[in-house]
Amino acid sequence: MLQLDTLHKRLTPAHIGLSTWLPNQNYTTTCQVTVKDSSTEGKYQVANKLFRQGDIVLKEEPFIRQLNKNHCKDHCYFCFRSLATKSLAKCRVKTCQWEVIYCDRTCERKGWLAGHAWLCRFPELDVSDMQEVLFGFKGFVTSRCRGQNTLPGLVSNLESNNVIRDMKTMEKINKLASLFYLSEHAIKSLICILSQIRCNSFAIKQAASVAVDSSYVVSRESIHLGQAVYLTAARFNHDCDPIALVIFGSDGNPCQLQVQVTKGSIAKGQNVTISYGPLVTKHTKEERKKKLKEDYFFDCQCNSCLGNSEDSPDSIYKCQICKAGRLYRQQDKCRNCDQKPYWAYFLKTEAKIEMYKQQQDYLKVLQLQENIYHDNVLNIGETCDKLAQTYCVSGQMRLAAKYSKRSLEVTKAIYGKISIESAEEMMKLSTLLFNSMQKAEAIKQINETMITYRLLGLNKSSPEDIEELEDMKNHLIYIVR
Ligand SMILES: C[S@@+](CC[C@H](N)C(=O)[O-])C[C@H]1O[C@@H](n2cnc3c(N)ncnc32)[C@H](O)[C@@H]1O
Repeated sequence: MLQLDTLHKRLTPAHIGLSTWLPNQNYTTTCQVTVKDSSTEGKYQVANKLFRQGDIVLKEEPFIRQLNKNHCKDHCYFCFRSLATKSLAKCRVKTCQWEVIYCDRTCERKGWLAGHAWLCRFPELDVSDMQEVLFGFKGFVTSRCRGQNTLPGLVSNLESNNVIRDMKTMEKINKLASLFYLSEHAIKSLICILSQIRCNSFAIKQAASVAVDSSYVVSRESIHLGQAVYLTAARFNHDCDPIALVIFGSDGNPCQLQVQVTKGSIAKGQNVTISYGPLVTKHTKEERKKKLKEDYFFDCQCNSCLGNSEDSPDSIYKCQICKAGRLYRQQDKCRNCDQKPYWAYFLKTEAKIEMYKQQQDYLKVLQLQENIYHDNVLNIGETCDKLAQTYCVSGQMRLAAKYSKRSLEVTKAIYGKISIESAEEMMKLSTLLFNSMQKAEAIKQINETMITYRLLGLNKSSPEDIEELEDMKNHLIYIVR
């Protein structure tokens, strides 16, 4: 029987439209959600049973994926794992000039079938500005292999999406179409797939430690490894105040997507929502609406956007008369005491805050912010984080820990206790408490950090952090008196 790999060698690019060989694959390992339909928000996912905080409702592998060009030299082109310590495999075609490497032959074979077989002969396409169109092309090949013309069942919002009006993208599509002799029909499919990708793809990110200021102060940053489309996860609708969180890299697999419940409990049949980026705790209603319209082409219908904005992050100002009322910028009256706020004072104070920020006098910045803002707002959290970093660099670990603790409180209030952001702040605080030798408090914080890491699956994606936490804990228990 002819093997698929050898068949590819005999085919010309024009045969893509005919290829329907790959068997239907199951991409999910855990799937506890069911698709439902609504007239305003299209399809959405509901819970199959009762879920509690920390439960996993979905684990899924990508339908299509694309490693960012700037990571091609040090990450597997198929599975995105870092190649620093692994033996490598190259493309089966000895003369292949694409900048692609793999962990092993299995990943090479999967990468070959996922589109490299077609692209291998055209090294001129391996350039940064073709990334989006090449990703669409992989979507086209993968969909055709399953007898579909576009990514199966995903929305494209074609009317409001801007692929056709985007001349630069159309030029690249035409370049690809001429190399692969794509028919008019195939070009239409490709345009639709690019629109689907814009509405449905996830950015695959990985946390990484980056040195700042001095060799022992480390900041946590997230690296954007690439992009992927997941057929089941693409059906989760957005909510600016979501009940679940998307995590990558659990089980040591950077492309594995996991959806985890982060709030209270979800009843059977309840809509499971995630955030596409904008959050009620972090962005104003205007900012959220703008971002969702520009990036995902829809007007958000979530409760936070439809309802009253009293509790939104717009309302960060503290009424100077009753000290309890929450005000959004230029609000005419405080709803708590009915008095008219004196906005000139707030604006003058904000100008002073900017001046002290320029001078890097963060203690003054914090003092002024505490005058005009309520506790637990993002601005205050950021200043406390800066102060923690400044004291840490100058070796004043107790003070650094004090401000890091405050920054963690804000992060928990904004992003939730079980969130990547809180886990990162907890890691920082654990290290600072350890370095300032506050034994009991450090052990307590280390334990809390380890639990949060496990709940979020970060123990698998960042095992080095867990190792560091365990080392610190052992040191405190067995060595420090
Ligand atoms: C990733 S898809 C989610 C699944 C989609 N509802 C479907 O029918 O396949 C994103 C699209 O769903 C719709 N959508 C998601 N969240 C929404 C929300 N909060 N309000 C209105 N539409 C929403 C928008 O059309 C958006 O472009």
